[in-house]
Amino acid sequence: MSAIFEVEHLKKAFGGLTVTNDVSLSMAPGDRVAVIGPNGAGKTTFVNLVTGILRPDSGAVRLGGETVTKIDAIGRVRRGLVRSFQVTRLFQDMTPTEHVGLAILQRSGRSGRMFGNFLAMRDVMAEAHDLLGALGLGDLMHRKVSEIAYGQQRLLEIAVAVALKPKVLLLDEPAAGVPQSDTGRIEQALADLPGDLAVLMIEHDMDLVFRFAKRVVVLAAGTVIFDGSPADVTKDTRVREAYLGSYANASHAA
Ligand SMILES: Nc1ncnc2c1ncn2[C@@H]1O[C@H](COP(=O)(O)OP(=O)(O)OP(=O)(O)O)[C@@H](O)[C@H]1O
Repeated sequence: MSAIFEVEHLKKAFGGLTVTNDVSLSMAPGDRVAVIGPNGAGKTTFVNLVTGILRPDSGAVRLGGETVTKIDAIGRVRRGLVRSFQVTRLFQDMTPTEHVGLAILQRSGRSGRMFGNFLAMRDVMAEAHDLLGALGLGDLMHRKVSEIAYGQQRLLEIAVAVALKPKVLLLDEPAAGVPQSDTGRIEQALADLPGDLAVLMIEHDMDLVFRFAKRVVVLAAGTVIFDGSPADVTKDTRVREAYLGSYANASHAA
């Protein structure tokens, strides 16, 4: 299948430190890719380059065949490249319904409407209710974000991202900080993402990576040192040396 998302020879240096060094990556609709790597490998910088928060020194980012390297973050969202809205960016005094409703308005080109009005828009409310209900947030739809648990806030991030109907979704450690008792719900939400959506997940939790990803990309010192199947990643000598270590020797090794 043709690529929906391509990164070609991306480079970025901060002063004398090259943090992204000739990174290339291609994804087709429906791909489930995890990017892993040790602390400081350049994962966050990579996401920032891809989403348009940072400009690369060289290289290209393409979305659906269109080069978006010089397009800002909002322009990339409009074209279908969405990074999960992070808990730190949720509005504590707003409800899940309001968050998801605003995302639906933005997606459907109606974001110029007065904020209060959309709560009366039946189509927006019906979609928001369905989406939140499917994620198990139905009972909390009208509570303030500040009143709901952290794991539920992380589910809300996913709901907001899905409401934007992206073509490519970037998830930055979707289960980080979530109590063990709630990680199952996050995993279920990830499993239920639309089948044709390309999902790129940055994640440290290797159990989650191995359950979610069909493909694993390993970054080390700003370079891709592995791009292949979860079964093969544990056998790769460079990956073992750079990152996996004891995990590869544990029972998960294929
Ligand atoms: N704005 C910046 N200016 C200078 N150096 C930076 C900047 N941003 C990141 N770095 C450096 O780039 C390197 C990669 O950082 P980055 O945060 O991308 O790694 P990471 O893989 O996301 O790490 P972690 O897993 O710890 O979040 C680090 O050495 C970091 O100190």
